[in-house]
Amino acid sequence: MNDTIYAPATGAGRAAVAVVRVSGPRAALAVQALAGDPPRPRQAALRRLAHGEVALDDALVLWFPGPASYTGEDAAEFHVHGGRAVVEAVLEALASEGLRLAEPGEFTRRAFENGKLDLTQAEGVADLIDAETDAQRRQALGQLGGALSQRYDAWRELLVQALAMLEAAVDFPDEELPEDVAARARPGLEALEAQIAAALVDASRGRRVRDGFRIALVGSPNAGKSTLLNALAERDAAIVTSTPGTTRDIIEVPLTLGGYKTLLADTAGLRETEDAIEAEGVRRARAWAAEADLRLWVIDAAMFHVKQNNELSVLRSGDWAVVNKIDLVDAYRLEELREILAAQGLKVIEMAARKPDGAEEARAALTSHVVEALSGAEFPAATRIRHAESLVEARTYIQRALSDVGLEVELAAEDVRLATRALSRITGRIDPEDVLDRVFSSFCIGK
Ligand SMILES: Nc1nc2c(c(=O)[nH]1)N(C=O)[C@@H](CNc1ccc(C(=O)N[C@@H](CCC(=O)O)C(=O)O)cc1)CN2
Ligand SMILES: Nc1nc2c(ncn2[C@@H]2O[C@H](COP(=O)(O)OP(=O)(O)OP(=O)(O)O)[C@@H](O)[C@H]2O)c(=O)[nH]1
Ligand SMILES: [Mg+2]
Repeated sequence: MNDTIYAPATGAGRAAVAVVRVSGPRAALAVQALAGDPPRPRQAALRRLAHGEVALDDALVLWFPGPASYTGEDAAEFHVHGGRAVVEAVLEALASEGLRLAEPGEFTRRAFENGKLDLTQAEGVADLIDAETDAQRRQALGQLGGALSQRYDAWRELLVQALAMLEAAVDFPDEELPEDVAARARPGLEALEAQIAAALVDASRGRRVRDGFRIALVGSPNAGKSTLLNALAERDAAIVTSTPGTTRDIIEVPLTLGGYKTLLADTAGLRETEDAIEAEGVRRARAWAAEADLRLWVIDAAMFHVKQNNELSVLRSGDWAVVNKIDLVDAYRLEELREILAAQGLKVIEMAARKPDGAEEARAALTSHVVEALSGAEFPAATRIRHAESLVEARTYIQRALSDVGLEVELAAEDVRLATRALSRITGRIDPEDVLDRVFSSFCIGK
């Protein structure tokens, strides 16, 4: 923790400017060695960078004396020209001054260790760096701003109050009937249990905003799934032929719909088959569909017959039927299909995916669906499995405490302590190394 680290903070592609950051006790010496006296704190100064006799670049230099820096330590930044050779030369000069290349996430880890951020805020930093859609950006920024921290800290406070009442009941059994004192902890615990339950419902939404809403295209071979995928993706991502059984591998295409990240998957047509490769494709299709948030059952309007059990077994209530190739059938046939499918409780969309703009109605319907599923009380929502796991644990202990309150006050108090620890783990107030390693190792170098 006490050595001084450096790393490029900007990406590797061609860019006008690259930022190299430094943090640790030798940061001032590093600035001195490359750029002379440190500039006024937090003000950019144009300096000639040199190492020994060798000129490196004309660069902007920033000096952040600790603790008022991102990491809380003495820190500095060199904003150099973006050429690879420039960045390499500056990194080499820093190494020869005895600094060490940072591990992924090490700057933010130091910010966490120095109390600048809690763990959910650090995760917000990582998510902001990975944000591809507006919704991901908003969610990550809220988290960086402490939306989750505040919520979990408030809950923790409720538990501490409940614990105080339970401990009073244990310690001063003569004051009143201890059961009466203990019973005062009950309403707070009940309210908290309800709030955690609601947050768990919300958690899956937060995760889908972060990781993407998953949409599976399923159906018989040759129904037009790959054609629909290509139309929505606006490129030839999947092979389309008139041979049934063309698609075998899952083809995942990221799509942004209404500002939300979605993952659209084309899958092998579902049928019984002797072909081992195709059978594996069908197995993967079913597995992906089972995990998806929505399944679109693509149907060839000309070929459909009622008993397509292979496909029906994959569907869930709320899924959609996409009647494709409507250019091949007449209005009577369409009306018949509409009735059959609606009777199955499926939302019906009709299209000719191969025609220009044939998938636009589907795109519009999907957009509304995703926006409705993922928007709403946008924040706060737990955004990672890690959060949900700790929430489940906390709720279990609170439920157990509630059932013990009237009987065994000491056991109830212990459960409330355990619930407090489960919540503290989310913000990193208690920090087993393995949790921290897991969170920070997913960062990029320089963050
Ligand atoms: N050049 C540059 N741009 C950047 C960052 C950076 O480190 N360097 N950031 C890095 O992620 C983000 C900005 N976040 C930052 C957060 C805190 C501090 C900081 O120095 N905090 C001190 C002083 C605050 C103040 O001046 O009022 C502190 O909290 O004590 C700097 C950047 C995005 N842009
Ligand atoms: N007439 C007509 N043909 C279409 C339409 N959409 C797709 N097709 C044709 O149907 C055939 C099969 O299309 P694909 O998209 O490969 O079907 P698939 O469902 O992916 O098939 P598998 O990968 O075998 O499961 C191709 O010849 C397409 O050109 C449509 O709207 N109208
Ligand atoms: Mg296909």
